[in-house]
Amino acid sequence: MNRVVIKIGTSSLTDQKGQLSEVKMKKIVHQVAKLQRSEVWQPVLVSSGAIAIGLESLGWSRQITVSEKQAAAAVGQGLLIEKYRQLFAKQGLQVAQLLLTRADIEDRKRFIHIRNTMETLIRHRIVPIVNENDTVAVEEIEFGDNDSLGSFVALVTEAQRFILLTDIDGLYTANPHRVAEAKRIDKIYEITKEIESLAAGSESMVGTGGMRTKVSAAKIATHSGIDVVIASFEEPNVVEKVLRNEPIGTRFYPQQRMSSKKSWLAYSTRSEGKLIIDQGAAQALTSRGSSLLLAGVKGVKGNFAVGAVVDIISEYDQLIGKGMVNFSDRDLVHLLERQSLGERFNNYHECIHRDQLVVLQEEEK
Ligand SMILES: Nc1ncnc2c1ncn2[C@@H]1O[C@H](COP(=O)(O)OP(=O)(O)O)[C@@H](O)[C@H]1O
Ligand SMILES: N[C@@H](CCC(=O)OP(=O)(O)O)C(=O)O
Repeated sequence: MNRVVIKIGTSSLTDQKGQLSEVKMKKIVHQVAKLQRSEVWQPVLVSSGAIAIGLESLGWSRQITVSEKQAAAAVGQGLLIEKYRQLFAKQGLQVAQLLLTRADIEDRKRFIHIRNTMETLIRHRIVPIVNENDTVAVEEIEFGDNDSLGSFVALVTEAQRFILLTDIDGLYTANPHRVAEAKRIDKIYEITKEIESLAAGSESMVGTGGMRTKVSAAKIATHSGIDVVIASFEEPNVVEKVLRNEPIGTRFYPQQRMSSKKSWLAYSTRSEGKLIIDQGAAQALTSRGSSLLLAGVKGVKGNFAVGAVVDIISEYDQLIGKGMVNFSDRDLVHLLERQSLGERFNNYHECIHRDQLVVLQEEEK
């Protein structure tokens, strides 16, 4: 069966006062339940709304501290999932709550546990409902917005489609709330710097990130081979229409599909250092998919242990890729010194094996 991740923003779940709107929630629940019954698509929901609902329930304003926001999320998340539970139960479906942070996805073991849990839930026809674990998410470990979280959920679940439902029917040439003559872009084959520059932040009281985070989430997903659509929540039967490839919203076409491990390496991990490599090694990596041998390494930056993820950089400071390194920075420095004194190493001194390495086609660093 095919898998689809549907991300729904705060504005699509709340009314003008920031209160949870049962009418809006029913709309998404009906669509997800219908998909589940179709036996063609397995849906996974990424739902925002905890902070807005928590604030409303506590009677707090939006001018609050980080810990008050986290407290509001802790209150709101319970209310949100309870409402989902009730509405899905009426459709004969059970729901599961998954609260994640970036740190959970960066760690390979946790990533695999999340993947296995997702698989089990989906196999049992339980609807996974994911949100950021706002109560523990601080800057260093947070996604910061559910658009990014959604793209990682699409990677974890190896989804074919990723739909971002929001308060506007796609990406426009400029924010239409500011520029009246802005036009919607229907199809995007490649997310260039120019496309990225069209996307601005959120104008609403409740949204986080606006189109900026949606386009960057679309970039991660399309580069992992996932088809992405940004569409309006208000469009009747929007999910079904998107999956039938009706021309609504903005569709981002996928690039070549990467293996799940390589997608994880490319987009879920944080680099702890850098390896600077020569032209010959860059050529071997990009055109022959070779492993990175010590002979091609020119320099090392940062402090890292064996198994850490590092950026692979050209001598011209261009990002070539990322990989899991077989030596600590200290050992690499020793080996490079000995190499410079004429010692030759065989293939045993493979710095990064090709299965642990992903080439990234960045336009520029
Ligand atoms: N180029 C653009 N095209 C469309 N919308 C844009 C653009 N740039 C910024 N936006 C803003 O992005 C908003 C949607 O994002 P956001 O408020 O974060 O919603 P959500 O809560 O659904 O994530 C739109 O309402 C609009 O104000
Ligand atoms: N995790 C937060 C939502 C963060 C977020 O990205 O919100 P939105 O832009 O409305 O999708 C919450 O549940 O309130």
